[in-house]
Amino acid sequence: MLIFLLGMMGSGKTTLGKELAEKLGYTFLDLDAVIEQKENRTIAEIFAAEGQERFRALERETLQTIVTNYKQAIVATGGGTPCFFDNMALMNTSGETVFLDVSVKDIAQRLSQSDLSTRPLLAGKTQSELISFLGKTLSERRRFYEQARHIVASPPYTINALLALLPL
Ligand SMILES: Nc1ncnc2c1ncn2[C@@H]1O[C@H](COP(=O)(O)OP(=O)(O)OP(=O)(O)O)[C@@H](O)[C@H]1O
Ligand SMILES: O=C(O)C1=C[C@@H](O)[C@@H](O)[C@H](O)C1
Ligand SMILES: [Mg+2]
Repeated sequence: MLIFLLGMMGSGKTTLGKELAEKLGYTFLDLDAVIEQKENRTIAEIFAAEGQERFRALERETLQTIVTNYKQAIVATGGGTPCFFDNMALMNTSGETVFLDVSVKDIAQRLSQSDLSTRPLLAGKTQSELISFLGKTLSERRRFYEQARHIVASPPYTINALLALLPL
């Protein structure tokens, strides 16, 4: 089975995805990391050199490649992945989709303790700019994220909460 984790930057897709993959003995794939390996440059470099539009095309292409080549994996998607092309439909027809619905307050708190420069959409923002950007972005993205088959809506967003949702 393919399991796609969806949600905002900082919602815990990579962290929970790694743990879940280890627990289930599945391959773990981080879509951002797969793009970086394939392109041999960072997401920030791709955005800087070619802009977001090109990044979204690469993201779609890579998602399609993963769907074609893997039958059993946990895929941590990028924060924006569900919101471009028909990526949401592609993921819903290829496996299970799980939206990690973390509040803006919690996300902002986690992200303020991490390195924002690796996340080009957030780089250089003050804490209050970060909170207003995350609030606006989440409200625009929610209609895509909510197309996920499963939603983990309450903290602490543990592995066990995820496992309970999935038809394993
Ligand atoms: N359940 C959790 N509780 C508290 N902090 C967490 C939790 N999950 C992740 N974090 C912390 O939040 C930060 C972001 O987590 P992570 O990188 O897994 O998010 P992400 O969804 O993969 O983000 P991105 O879309 O930017 O790749 C990390 O510093 C991580 O340690
Ligand atoms: O939320 C977003 O649009 C993004 C999230 C990251 O995972 C990366 O895919 C990139 O920085 C864009
Ligand atoms: Mg991640």
